[in-house]
Amino acid sequence: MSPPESAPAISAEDLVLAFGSFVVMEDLTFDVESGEIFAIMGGSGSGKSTLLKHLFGQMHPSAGTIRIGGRDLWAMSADERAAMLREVGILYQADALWSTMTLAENVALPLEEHTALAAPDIDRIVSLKLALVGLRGFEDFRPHEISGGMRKRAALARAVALDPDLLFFDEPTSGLDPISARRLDDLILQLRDSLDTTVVVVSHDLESIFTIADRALYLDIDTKTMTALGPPEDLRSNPPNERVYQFLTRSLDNE
Ligand SMILES: Nc1ncnc2c1ncn2[C@@H]1O[C@H](COP(=O)(O)OP(=O)(O)OP(=O)(O)O)[C@@H](O)[C@H]1O
Repeated sequence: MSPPESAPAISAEDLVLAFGSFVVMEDLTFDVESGEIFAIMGGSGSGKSTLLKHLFGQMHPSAGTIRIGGRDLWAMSADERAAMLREVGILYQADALWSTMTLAENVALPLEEHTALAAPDIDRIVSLKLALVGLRGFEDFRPHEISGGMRKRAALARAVALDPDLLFFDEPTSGLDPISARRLDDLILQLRDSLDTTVVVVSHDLESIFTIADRALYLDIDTKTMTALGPPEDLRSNPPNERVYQFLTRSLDNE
């Protein structure tokens, strides 16, 4: 963990997320601390992916402020913002690997695009990153030649190619069998520890949330705002409202 005087990794203040006049969420205020794994939870359509896109600068909030490392994302120049966002790793729900390229070529892409490293150095980093996610020896395979779990791990190797300080995951375990999902969770924990990365993850996989998240935020689709924030175990043992209780215990309401 960073010293307490340092700025949070991400700071969101009075955020309003909207598509035109359609408000998805409002009054969102929270910090993501450096080095933590922070989960965004909520029912389908509550705005989890939309919030994530705001946190990595792909969408502009309708109101409010997002700071990364203390710097206001939308008060800086477009060039500064682009440079800052190059430091961020993103793993989408679909792994988004290029199907015509080998795993090594996929992982090399961000290094070729954003660094001036020579080819042998890139090859060395690619091998290291693939080994980090348990894919040593699969450098020359193409995405369709490996399993879904392995594709996710290859996409993760690409997301960490530039050693990002911040990693964003949208439903990383979706579509995976329980064992592959658990393996990916362990890998996320291991990467956070070895790379000292801050991780923000959107998930409705409760097992995964309880395994990896230090803290979780709950987006309530009915009130259009966050109604819970804290360690998942605390929220389950002491739920702040009925909806959060139902979500975390997978129980049905009696209405
Ligand atoms: N490009 C868009 N234009 C207009 N509305 C959108 C757009 N993208 C999402 N929405 C709407 O915003 C709301 C939040 O969507 P979002 O995908 O963020 O929810 P989610 O919590 O991630 O859902 P899920 O768990 O089903 O993936 C939904 O009502 C959705 O229909």
